[in-house]
Amino acid sequence: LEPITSGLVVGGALAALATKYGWCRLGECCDATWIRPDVSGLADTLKSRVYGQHLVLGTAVNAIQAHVQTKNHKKALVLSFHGWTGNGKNYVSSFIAEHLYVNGMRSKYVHLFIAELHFPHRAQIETYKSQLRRWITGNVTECSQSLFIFDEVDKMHPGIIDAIRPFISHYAEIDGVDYRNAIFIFLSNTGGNDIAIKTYATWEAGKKREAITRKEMEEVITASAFNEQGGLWHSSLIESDVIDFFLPFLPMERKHVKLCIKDDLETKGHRATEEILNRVANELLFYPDKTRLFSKSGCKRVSQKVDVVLMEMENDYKLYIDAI
Ligand SMILES: Nc1ncnc2c1ncn2[C@@H]1O[C@H](COP(=O)(O)OP(=O)(O)OP(=O)(O)O)[C@@H](O)[C@H]1O
Repeated sequence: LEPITSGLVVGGALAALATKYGWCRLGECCDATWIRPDVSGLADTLKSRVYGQHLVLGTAVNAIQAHVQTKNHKKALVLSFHGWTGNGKNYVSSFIAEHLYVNGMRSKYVHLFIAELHFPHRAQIETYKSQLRRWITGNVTECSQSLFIFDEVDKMHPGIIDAIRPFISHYAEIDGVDYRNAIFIFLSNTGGNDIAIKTYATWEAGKKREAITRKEMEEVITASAFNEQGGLWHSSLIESDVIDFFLPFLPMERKHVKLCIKDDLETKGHRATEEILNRVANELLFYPDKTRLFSKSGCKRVSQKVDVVLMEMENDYKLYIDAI
């Protein structure tokens, strides 16, 4: 009887607390205690922590602000992030989650799907589709302000998109559920190559990358979506006009990568000298061969390279001390 008795005692205590303070003080709820959009905080964070992505900063903040401040949405907000690896697509998504939900990416209202992890087998596509529909419906029923992030969508079977499409289209309700307060973010490498080509051409023409406009890049991305393998999912979404904003993540130059290295060093409690910044940057690969302007992996492998260089420096120092 003991566990039951103690369970009752704990349950009674919780109920008493809940009555006094409300259930939502005890655990995450779909209310203003736990969902607190902080758009100016998002703007500040993106400005100070995300390097080399002028087109992302403004668009992401304006789109989120318009969405959270508007009461009668016509549809769910749909953002599509494009660019090569390590240029900040997941990074920016997590800042968006952090500035909308008190629990950030850990919030039970934030759902991350990774194509190769959650939908790996082509043969099971029909099962994935019905699971995903049930998952989205169930979660939006529980909390209309849910955030769904789909990573590696270029590796996703186009059938998955058919499952998502009704939820992001212009329907007021589907079977009594209203999806228009939700946010969907798609992350992909689609267009990465053409974004890099355009950014490089701008540099070669002697213009600042900040001169590249959102409209120009949107044209680049949509053209790639129709031409690239794996862009099929995208072209079908573009044709049905459900994507609200395309956000291009430009390839990162050495100067941007050095800022990432500086952040990483400082987080680890080290001073970022020019020597160490260069030493870490030299560990990364840059392209094209002629100019080595862009980092091949953006800032993705920076943290591991910093660890290696710090270790090497420590060992060099020990050898030096031993020698004297
Ligand atoms: N523009 C950026 N400014 C500052 N740091 C960045 C930027 N881009 C990437 N980083 C750093 O690199 C890490 C990896 O980036 P991220 O996971 O966002 O890449 P991604 O674009 O999602 O790549 P992938 O296509 O491989 O998923 C981030 O956690 C962050 O520390």
